[in-house]
Amino acid sequence: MEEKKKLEEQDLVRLMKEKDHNTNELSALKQELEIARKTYEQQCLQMETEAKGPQQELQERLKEVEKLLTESRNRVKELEAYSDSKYQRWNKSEHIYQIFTEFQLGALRELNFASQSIKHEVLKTQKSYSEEFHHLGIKIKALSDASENYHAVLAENRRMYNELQDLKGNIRVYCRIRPFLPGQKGKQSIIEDIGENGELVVANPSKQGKDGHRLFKFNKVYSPAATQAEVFLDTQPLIRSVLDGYNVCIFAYGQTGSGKTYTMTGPDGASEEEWGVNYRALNDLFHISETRRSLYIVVTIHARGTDLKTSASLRGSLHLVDLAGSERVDRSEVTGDRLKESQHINKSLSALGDVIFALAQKNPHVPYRNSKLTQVLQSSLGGQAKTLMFVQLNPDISSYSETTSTLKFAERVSGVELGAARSSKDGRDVRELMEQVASLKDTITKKDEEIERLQLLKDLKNVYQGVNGEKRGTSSLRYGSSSPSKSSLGGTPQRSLKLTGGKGLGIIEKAASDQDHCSDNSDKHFGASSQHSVDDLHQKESHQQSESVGGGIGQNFSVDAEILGFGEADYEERLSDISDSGVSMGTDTDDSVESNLFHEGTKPSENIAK
Ligand SMILES: Nc1ncnc2c1ncn2[C@@H]1O[C@H](COP(=O)(O)OP(=O)(O)OP(=O)(O)O)[C@@H](O)[C@H]1O
Repeated sequence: MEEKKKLEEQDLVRLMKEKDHNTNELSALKQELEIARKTYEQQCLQMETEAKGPQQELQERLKEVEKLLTESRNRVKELEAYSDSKYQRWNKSEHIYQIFTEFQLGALRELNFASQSIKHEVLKTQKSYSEEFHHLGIKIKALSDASENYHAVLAENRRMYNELQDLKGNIRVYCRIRPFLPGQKGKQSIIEDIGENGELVVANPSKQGKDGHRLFKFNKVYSPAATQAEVFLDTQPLIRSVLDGYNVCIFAYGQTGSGKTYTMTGPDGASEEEWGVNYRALNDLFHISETRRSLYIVVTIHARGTDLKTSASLRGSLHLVDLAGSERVDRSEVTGDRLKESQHINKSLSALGDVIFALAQKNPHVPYRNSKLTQVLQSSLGGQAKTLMFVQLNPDISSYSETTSTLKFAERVSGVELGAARSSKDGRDVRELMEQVASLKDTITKKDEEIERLQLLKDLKNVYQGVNGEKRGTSSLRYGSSSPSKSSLGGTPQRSLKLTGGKGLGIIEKAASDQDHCSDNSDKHFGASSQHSVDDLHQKESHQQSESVGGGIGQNFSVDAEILGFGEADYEERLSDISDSGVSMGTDTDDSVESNLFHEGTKPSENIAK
């Protein structure tokens, strides 16, 4: 028992020891656990702390991803909507295209059908056209036959008109009364009556009763209301007869300011309606619609042509002259330069009268040489020419005496019989002979020009070798025995314009301006080296114009035209060269319009240019 007890006690002690040991172990384990727990807690804390940053980042990223996701969803929705609408549009378009294509196909079918029917129609029309053309051909043939007849009648009319004019034979006088100018309202007119057949009654303001009127009769009298076109209408046939080989001279006469330039040229800056005879004549002969606006005293047109049927050669010339005013010298207020001008004018006008009366009396000597004017007009004043004088009147009562003396002069001119005008129509042989003569004359002229040049050089040499400062033109310039030629004009600016054509009639032959042998009297009265004085033509700027073309039915025509003009410098130079000198005119003065550029005994200051 004891032993058992002892054993039990020993067990107890062992167990106690074990218990202590276990308790120690437990507390050690507890401590270890506590340490482990603490370490774990620390680790957890540390890990928590460490995990906080990435977690925040992760949350932000999460938010971003969520946002992106939302956006993507929206985009997907949008795309789905877009694709839906596109799909619907496609469907619509497809539908429309289908309709359109069907429509086009329908139209194409219709077009095909129409084209077929048009083809059919065209074939039908072609057939009917060719039938109509055939009928037209027949009709045109008939028309062309009729037109040939018409041309024949026209030519016959022209011939008869020319014959009528030939039979009349005298100088035609057309009287034109200019209207009162603006600012002259209420002025008293001396024109009392204008008859239908060229009668004109002028009232004398200082006389009463029967003596208070005077009757004049001319070929035509134009009232102040007459238009330029009306005046030209009566002049046109005369101008056209140049193309039938006539020499025609048209000039205006009348006191200063009576409308000479207006009738011959037109007013300054004239519209086509206001064109005077010059422009209308050029326009009529050349079919030109624009004419240079310039002031000419003498416009000369030389026409040469060949009648295609008869081979006859035709030569005609047209002089259109705008004279200076016919002021009377004995007017008390006329003095100084004006007096000199008036004297020149009177001289040329009285020379014109002398020529006309010499012609009327069939005087063997016709004094063409006495004035520049009559020299220029020589070819157109002889028995073979047609002459028209426009008598210009100022209706103002203050011009009464000037008007009546103008009318008296015109009346005398009007009564002059020049004999029948003749066309320069030659047969072929005569033409050939004339051409030979012309070429011989050319040769002589060239020789004469050479002599002139040499003479001129000699004279100039004498002048310059003479006293220093002496006036250049005091030497005697003597031109040779030929007609004044272009070369004798020295530095005169010259333009030559040549148009070709005609009324559809083919070739044009060169017209020589010096082959216009118009007057029988020219050779007789223009003696070699004889001297003459020049007149009033220098009073206006001097130009000559002639241009080519023209032509009548069945004629080849060449109209030769030259424009010769003087600028101020040339003018003065020439005047000083020629002043105090004698100018010898040649034997062939018929055509040389250049001759109107020779001025004698005139100083530039005396030129009262228009
Ligand atoms: N029929 C007319 N109708 C209208 N105005 C005219 C007519 N005739 C002349 N005149 C005018 O009268 C004025 C004088 O005319 P123009 O210059 O033609 O006279 P002129 O006789 O040539 O003179 P001059 O001898 O001085 O050269 C101009 O203003 C012109 O426009």
